[in-house]
Amino acid sequence: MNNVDARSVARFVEDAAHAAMPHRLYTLIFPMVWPKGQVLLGMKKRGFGQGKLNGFGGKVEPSESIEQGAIRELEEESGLHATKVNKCGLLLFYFEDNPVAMEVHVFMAHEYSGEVTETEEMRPEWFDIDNMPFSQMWADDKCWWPLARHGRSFVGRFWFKSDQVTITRQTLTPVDSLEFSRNARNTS
Ligand SMILES: CNc1ncnc2c1ncn2[C@@H]1O[C@H](COP(=O)(O)OP(=O)(O)OP(=O)(O)O)[C@@H](O)[C@H]1O
Repeated sequence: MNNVDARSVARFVEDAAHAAMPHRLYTLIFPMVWPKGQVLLGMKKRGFGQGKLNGFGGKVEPSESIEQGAIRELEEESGLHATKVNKCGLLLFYFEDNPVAMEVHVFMAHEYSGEVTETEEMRPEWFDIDNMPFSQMWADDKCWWPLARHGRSFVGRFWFKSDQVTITRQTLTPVDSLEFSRNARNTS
């Protein structure tokens, strides 16, 4: 499957297997600097993913759209207010000991205001987009980052062991567009 259309993307996320499983909406957003080729990551200081470098993000609140959730989390965790964002990915994560799947919507922030600030949750640091610290990131990141870095959109699924490191199965597909209708909802 390659270059699938928006309707296929909608089917991907709403397919029977995924719909049958409780899942929770999350965001993941990466502030970028062009043409310098830098991305802001944050060292997670507490909670899920503690000790890992990652983009910014978290759970989508029932009262907000997914994009609003991404912008809010970026501001809360880094001090930056995004004024232009692009959705670039949709990732589904399954953990063997967790009955609730994670549905993560990935964004790039190309324009933003404010000052980068360390927060209680994240210690931000700029990295070169071609020299990413993958050994300190989630194991799936090195699979899809090359697509995101080149401005490609993608959908993927990753099945993790309970060690939160070992990927037992994965799918990753570049897509033309991620524009499809999807309401923010939390099911857990
Ligand atoms: C498994 N492979 C993964 N690869 C890349 N990124 C991953 C990830 N798994 C989770 N993530 C991201 O980690 C953040 C957790 O969010 P998390 O801190 O739990 O949410 P939130 O800030 O709402 O938490 P509080 O309840 O306030 O502590 C959120 O951006 C989510 O997209």
